[in-house]
Formats: sequence, structure tokens, C-alpha cells
Amino acid sequence: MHKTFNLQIPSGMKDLLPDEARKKRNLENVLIAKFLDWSYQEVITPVLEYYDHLVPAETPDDQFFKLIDRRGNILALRTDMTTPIARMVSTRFSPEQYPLRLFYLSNVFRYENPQMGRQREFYQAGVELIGESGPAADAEAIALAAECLREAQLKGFQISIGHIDFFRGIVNELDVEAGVKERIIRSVAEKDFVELEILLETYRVNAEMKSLILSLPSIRGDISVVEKAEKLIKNPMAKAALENLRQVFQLLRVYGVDQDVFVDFGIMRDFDYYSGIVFEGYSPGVGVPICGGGRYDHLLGQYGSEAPATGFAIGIERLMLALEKQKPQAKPFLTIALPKGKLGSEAIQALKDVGYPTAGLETDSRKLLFSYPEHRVRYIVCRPTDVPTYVDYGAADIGMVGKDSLVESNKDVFELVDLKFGLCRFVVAVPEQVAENLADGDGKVALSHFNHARVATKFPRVAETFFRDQGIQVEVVKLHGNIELAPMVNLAELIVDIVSSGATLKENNLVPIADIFPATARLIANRVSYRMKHRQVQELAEKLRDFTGNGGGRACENQ
Ligand SMILES: Nc1ncnc2c1ncn2[C@@H]1O[C@H](COP(=O)(O)OP(=O)(O)OP(=O)(O)O)[C@@H](O)[C@H]1O
Ligand SMILES: O=P(O)(O)OC[C@H]1O[C@H](OP(=O)(O)OP(=O)(O)O)[C@H](O)[C@@H]1O
Repeated sequence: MHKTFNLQIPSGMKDLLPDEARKKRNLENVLIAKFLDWSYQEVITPVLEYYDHLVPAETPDDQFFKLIDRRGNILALRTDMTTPIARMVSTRFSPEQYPLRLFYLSNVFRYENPQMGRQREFYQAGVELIGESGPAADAEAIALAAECLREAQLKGFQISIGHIDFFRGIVNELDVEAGVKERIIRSVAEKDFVELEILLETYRVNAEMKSLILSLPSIRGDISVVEKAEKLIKNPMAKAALENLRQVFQLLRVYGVDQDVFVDFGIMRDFDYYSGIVFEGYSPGVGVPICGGGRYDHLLGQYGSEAPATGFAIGIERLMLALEKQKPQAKPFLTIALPKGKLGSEAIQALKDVGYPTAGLETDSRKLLFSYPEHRVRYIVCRPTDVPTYVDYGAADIGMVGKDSLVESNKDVFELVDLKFGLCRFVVAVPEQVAENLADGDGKVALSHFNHARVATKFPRVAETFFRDQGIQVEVVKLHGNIELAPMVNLAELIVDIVSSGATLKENNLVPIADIFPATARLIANRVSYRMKHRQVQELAEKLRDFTGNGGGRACENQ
């Protein structure tokens, strides 16, 4: 009898058959020719390195594939090429050899959730320009990125450039503690504008600064927005950042790529890694950036030889996807993902209130797609928990979704507006009897009674994070609904769920013993739609923000 093998390949990895491999190689040849043309030399580094040497590229979500060698050393697959090249340059070159113009074309590995345009093994083509500070080097990197995309025959792409110090400078000016400044910066880096607004309100940032900070991510357009921004700010660090942007832009004009490049103060790439100009490239129809880069003057110092540096990486698979998708388009549709159920009805009402087409639109019918061609708007109706996924993939430009589903999904999307409806709260609940038995003198039940207990929930991420923060170890049992059943049949001792009226808990003899956080509906946007369809996205965001009485910053748009 033949042994049957499981011949699958690991998730997020891919075989390339001849047709696809040929297309990839042709594209790579175009990019390599361009790099050589611009006097960049190829370097190759090992695919495996000591984990500690790659850690400057570490992200909070640890995306490394790791393994242990026979001596017990931890090795890891590279997650990008900048870090190995910084290690190599620090150890194999001397500053007299600077500036170095290096390029690579390599596979890199990241342990993340695979989806369209996001794999665990993927190829990057990129350059590092090491040993040069100043606008000429930044402009060279951006111009070369634009030239590569042009040479690859990509139409309608856009490169957005921002500056890390612009936002940092403005935040430094605030009269709040350092920890709060970091939280403000983090909320912007995570694109969570709702959290940003809450922080500015909580820490009583004055009205003028608040409105300035809230408007920053929307300040975008050609170089004239730099002049507009100059009038708004006084901070020297932010002013220097604007001057830097202006000089880079002038040089981009000389390179003849300025029409592909936009200033965008919403580009906030990793604040710990980048130190100056940052940029991303987008293409219509692809919901994730196709390239990214910027100045990173502090990385080489971590390997012992301080040197300014700038560079970028193009994602080969994403560029191939963008090339496949490019076709001439009329004014694009704005696709909005709506959740089924009660939240969906409230979302429809909100859209109607701000004048969006909703005739015949229902979230509880069998029809899942509603199109309004005369308004260039279309809605897709999906399960609430799927809304962030559709938006993250770029299958929808915008979504309306509960903060509960959003937090649980952990997707990389813009969180634009707190829509204020659909209020519920996350709670930990236990059977009444258990609560009665464990209650202290004030009627409270300490969570410490539940160390090593089982928690049933639809929201494992929320539950795990909450109990971890409380220092309590639990085993999370993921269910898809009717969580209240779990304690009744001894599947779990506790539940973590959302509560709205409280009726479901009551009917099932459960009582809340701890609040986790409240959640309302949010307007979210895809990262690329937020830039490539900015006017349409911003128009809806502002209408909804005004309607829900949020106030907030105004865009100073010039595109
Ligand atoms: N998981 C992935 N799968 C395919 N391509 C990727 C992936 N992650 C990054 N890339 C490509 O590599 C380029 C440069 O990588 P970089 O580290 O700057 O990306 P990132 O900003 O961390 O990733 P993302 O764009 O997914 O947020 C990206 O612009 C993208 O084209
Ligand atoms: O406090 P209440 O107003 O009673 O609402 C709470 C209920 O609503 C949510 O479930 P949902 O209706 O989404 O159904 P599901 O459990 O089947 O997912 C939640 O999981 C509770 O079961």
C-alpha cells in the first residue's frame, strides 16, 4: 500500500510555475538594470542570521521565523534586507569607503497573517544609500523608486512622502508628560485617529494644538502644502522637517518625477526605526503599499558604526499584482463594507443622514452587493467580524464596524471616526451563584480567583490581552456565538463578551465581574484608499464626524 503524504506547503509560501516565474524574473531584470544604471552594486547576505543581530528590525508582534542551532544559538530568517545590510556594512566596510550605493533582490520572511499582497515569504528589490545625509540622498532614493515603477510600466502610481520630525516636533511642544507624548505618537503610527482625539481631549491639549494635530494626517497635496503647513506651526524641529521636505521636493523636480510624488503628513512609518523623510508607493486597485522607505540614521550605530542612511524596498509580488490590476478606469467607485444585523441598520441610517444613497439598501436581506453607479458608490454587506478584513485587503475602501470586531481583528487600517452608535462594553462575566460565593465584603469578585480558569469568548485577542495585563493566566476557549452557554455546560468558568442592554447575561443567570472597555461603531479606511481616494474618503469621514458631533480637524487638501 502506498503511503499518503501531506504535500501541502507552509502557509504564506508559494510555488512559482514557469509562467509566473518568468514574469517575476523579467520584472526583476528591469529593476536590476535600473539599479545598475544608477551606480548601485549588488550585495547578498545570508538568509539566516543570529536572531540578536536582526533585532533592530524587531516589531512588537515578533514576525521572525526562528530556529535553534546545535549549540543552542537562536537563528532567524531575515524579515527585511536593511538590517542585514547595516550589519554587513558596519562589519565589512570602513567609513572611508562611504558613500555606499548598494542594491539587493532577495526573499525575506515575516510571520504574519497571509492574505492578498501579504505573504510569509516574499521578494524585495531595494537600495541602501549609506554614508550620505542631506536632501540629495533622500531625493535620489525617492527618484530611483519612482523610476523603477515607471520602468516597470506601472501606470497611475503615487509616491507619498512625509517626515518623522514634523509630527514629533509638534508633539514635543505639547505641555504633557513624555509618556503621553509617546502614546499620541503611537496612536498616529497605528492610524487610530479616534484614540488620538481621545488622548488630546483627556490631557486637555489646547484647542488650537488639538485641531492642528488632528488635521495633520489629512494635510496632503503638492509642494504648496508645505507652505500652508509652515503657517500653522512654530516648533523648530517641525520647521526644519518642512525645510527638508521642500529641498527634497525641489530636487525631485530636477529628476522629473515630482508629478508622481505628493507630500503627505499622514505617512507615519515606524517612529523607532526611521529618522527623517519617509515614503510609500501606492497603485490603484492594490490595497497595500507596493514600496516603502525612508531615512534611518540611527540603525548603523546599533551595529557600532554610526552612519546616516536612506533607502527603499519594492515588494515584487505586490508590484506584479499592481501590474496585473492596472486598467483604465473611469472615476472609481467607493466601496463601503457594512455589517449585517443591528449595527448595519444603524450604519445605513447614518449614511442616509449624511446624504449617501441608501434606497433599497438593507443589511438583512440575502443580497450582498448594492450598487449606485450614478453616485459612484457601492456597498458590500458582510459579517461584522469580516468588515476589517475586507477593508484591510482593499476589497472595500471604507467600512463601518464595531470597535469590538476591530480590536479583535487587529488589522492595519485607518480608524477615522467614532460613529457613536452601537455602544456596548466588553465584560468578564460568571454565573450568579459563583459570584455570590466569591464576593468580598463590598460585593466585588476578585479576578485572582480565576487563575488557570477557562474563558469562553468570541474575542480571544481581547480576552488574552486583558488577563495577561492583569497577571492572570487563563485558557481561552474560542467560540463563535452564544457564549453564555459555556459556563452552564462546564465548558468554561468565565466568559468575555460584549454587553449592550445586559438582557442576554441576565436571562442566562450571569453577572459581570469586571469591565474591560467600552466599544462603539467606527468608520475605518483602507491604507491605500485613504491616499488614492482621499477626497471621497475624507468627504464621508467629515460628514459623519460632523453629524455625530465629533468636531475635529479639517483637511487642508490640495490634490
Ligand atoms: N508580507 C508581505 N508580503 C508581500 N510583500 C510585502 C510584505 N510585507 C512587505 N511587503 C513589501 O515590501 C515593501 C517594503 O517593506 P516594508 O518593511 O517597508 O513594509 P511594511 O511597511 O512593513 O509592510 P506593509 O506595507 O505590509 O505594512 C512593502 O512596501 C511591500 O511592497
Ligand atoms: O446585552 P445584550 O443587549 O443582551 O447583548 C449581548 C449579546 O449580543 C452579542 O451577541 P450577538 O447578538 O452579536 O449574537 P451571537 O452571540 O450569536 O454572536 C453578545 O455576544 C451577547 O450575546
